[in-house]
Formats: sequence, structure tokens, C-alpha cells
Amino acid sequence: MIPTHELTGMILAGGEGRRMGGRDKGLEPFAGLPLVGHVVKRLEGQVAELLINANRNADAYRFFADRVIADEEGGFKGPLMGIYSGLRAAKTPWLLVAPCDSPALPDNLVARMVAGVGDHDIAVAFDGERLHPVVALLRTSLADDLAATLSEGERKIDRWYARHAWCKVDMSDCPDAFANLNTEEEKLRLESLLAAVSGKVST
Ligand SMILES: Nc1nc2c(ncn2[C@@H]2O[C@H](COP(=O)(O)OP(=O)(O)OP(=O)(O)O)[C@@H](O)[C@H]2O)c(=O)[nH]1
Ligand SMILES: [Mg+2]
Repeated sequence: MIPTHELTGMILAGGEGRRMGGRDKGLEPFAGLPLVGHVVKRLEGQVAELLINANRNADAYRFFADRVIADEEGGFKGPLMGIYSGLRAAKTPWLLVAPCDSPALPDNLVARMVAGVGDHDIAVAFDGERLHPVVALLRTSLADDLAATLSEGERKIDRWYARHAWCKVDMSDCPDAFANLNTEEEKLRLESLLAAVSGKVST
């Protein structure tokens, strides 16, 4: 098992948010908190250091994390560049990555990813139908290999994972936890769904 002091958490919030009008998605209000705040709640206290990977609004993100890191190479090269930047920045042997736009992730995400990685170097969340490559646990010693891969022009996360000893972590009991908000409509829909569910619980 990976002890907490060997694990860094990182929330990926470095995208352009084009499908949300170019807004900084992690800072978008959702159910009373910026989106990133919901993901912070899933990770805090379970990692040695919490990083947020952001390419804009570093001051706003600083409130939510121990450290805010920008991409090693600018120009919005995609989430694989964000993962690389986290592997470089982490001071621990392991990095757990989660995206800023999935506010319903399970509360026990960290424990499940740690339990699921076994002897592998990379563990990726699987919802029973799809893999979620931006929900992953990785050995930080992979940084040099990823640098070489990025310099070849590779941008697909799963193609890089496939070069390594990786495994799926089965989360097919909670597929809705991986709801990913790309548009304003998706955000409003999930917000009202959650409000309806909590309304039912409290009455
Ligand atoms: N570091 C970094 N992260 C990125 C980059 N592009 C996307 N991401 C992150 O990867 C995750 C999934 O990306 P998308 O859902 O496509 O988010 P996005 O790129 O902001 O949104 P679109 O522009 O609408 O595609 C989110 O957590 C983003 O913050 C990037 O260039 N650099
Ligand atoms: Mg994108």
C-alpha cells in the first residue's frame, strides 16, 4: 500500500474551457462552490501535498491548494502536458491526478486508486464502460519517459499509458461519479439533478 506521505494529489485545471465560453472551468460556480473546490474535498487530507495545475488565475487557485503549478511548456498542449508537469513538480514517488470538472467523484477515490494499483506503475479509473485517463495514479519516476514521449509530439494520454505497466481500477459501481462538465448546459443539468436528490434526502 502507498502511505499518504508518498502521495501527491493534483487537480488538472489547465485547459482553455472552450466549450464553456473560454472561461476558466475550475473557477466556475457549481452548487455553491467553484468546481475545483468539489474535487479538493475528495483529495484533501489524503495526500502529502495538493497541487493544482492551472495556466490562468493562479492567485485564485492558490486558495484551494498547497501549490499551484503551470504547464512546463505553455501553449495549452493538452492534459498530458499537465500530467507531465505534475510528475515533475511532485516531491513524492506517486501522483494522483483528477480533473477539475468532475465534481461528483467518489469520496473514497484515493483509497480505491491506491488499493487498485497493485504492482503496476499506472492505475486508471474505469466506470464499467469507459476509461477515465485523467483520473489516474502514477509513479512520478515516469517523468523522463513522458518528456521523451511529449517531445515526439504524442498528446494522447491512453497511448502513453499503453507503453507502461498499467491497470484499470474498477469503479463500475459508481459510473455517475465520473460525470464531466464540458458545457454550461451539462453544468446546469448536473446542478439541478444534485439539488433534486438532496431535496429528496432532506424531506
Ligand atoms: N495542464 C493542462 N490541462 C489541460 C489542458 N487542456 C485540458 N486540460 C485539462 O484536462 C481536463 C480535460 O479537458 P477538457 O474537458 O477538454 O477541458 P478544456 O480543455 O478546458 O475544455 P475544452 O476547451 O472545452 O476542451 C480538464 O481538467 C482540463 O483542465 C492543457 O492544455 N494543459
Ligand atoms: Mg479539451
